[in-house]
Amino acid sequence: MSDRTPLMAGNWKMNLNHLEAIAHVQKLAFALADKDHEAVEVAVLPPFVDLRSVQTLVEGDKLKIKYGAQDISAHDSGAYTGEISGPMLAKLKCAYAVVGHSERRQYHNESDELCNAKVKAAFRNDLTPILCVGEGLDVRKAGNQVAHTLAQVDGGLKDVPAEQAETIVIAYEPVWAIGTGEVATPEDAQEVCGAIRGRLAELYGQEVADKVRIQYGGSVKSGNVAAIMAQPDVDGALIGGASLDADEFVKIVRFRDQ
Ligand SMILES: O=C[C@H](O)COP(=O)(O)O
Repeated sequence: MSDRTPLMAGNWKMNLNHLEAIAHVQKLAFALADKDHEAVEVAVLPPFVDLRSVQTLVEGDKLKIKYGAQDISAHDSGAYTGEISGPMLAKLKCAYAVVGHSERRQYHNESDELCNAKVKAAFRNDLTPILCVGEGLDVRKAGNQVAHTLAQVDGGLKDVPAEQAETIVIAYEPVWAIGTGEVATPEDAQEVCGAIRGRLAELYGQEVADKVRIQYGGSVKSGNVAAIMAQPDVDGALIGGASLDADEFVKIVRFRDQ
């Protein structure tokens, strides 16, 4: 039994304006309040424009909900139109910054090299990166999911020291399971999450590897979360669509009750 605290993080993607965000977080807070969820860390990852509203609510009502951004610039300031920097996110007291989500890799051509720079930008600004990795359908069909995903882990962590690496969150998200309703089997999730922990042990030693939280993401719902969370190397979930429904998200947070 690991002593890693599970992290359930809701990635809202490009959904919910700031008014909807306020209503959603209030609903979440209300639903979470009737029972302690100390043993599970809960986070939301809203669009950038919602972050200030979410911060105000979380701080004002002392909610036990963390929040973070869906992306971060590799640069801390300067002429980078449209980018949002680590210092800006830190000022909003974000806890997390997602790096290398497959939708950014796919639609914005984000490379492992850029992801590595973003991981370093997050650490430089005291934000915890959630580094997303995972294979597409063609890679899965060819049986190369482990090698493909470990190469992304290597690339994202290049020159990241052990004292930072031990605090990172890695999200294994097989691209073919994202938003498709095609959930990977618990064994599929464990195969790759276990291999990721193995690679972390090779890179940094077992003690560091044992501290890193590895999430699974891809069509996680209340009905499948318990089986996925029962896997020894799965320490939480990165939830897309189901996180937009507060009641469903809370059921996922309470996976032990499912
Ligand atoms: O970041 C979340 C993942 O892309 C999973 O999304 P999904 O739960 O809608 O499949």
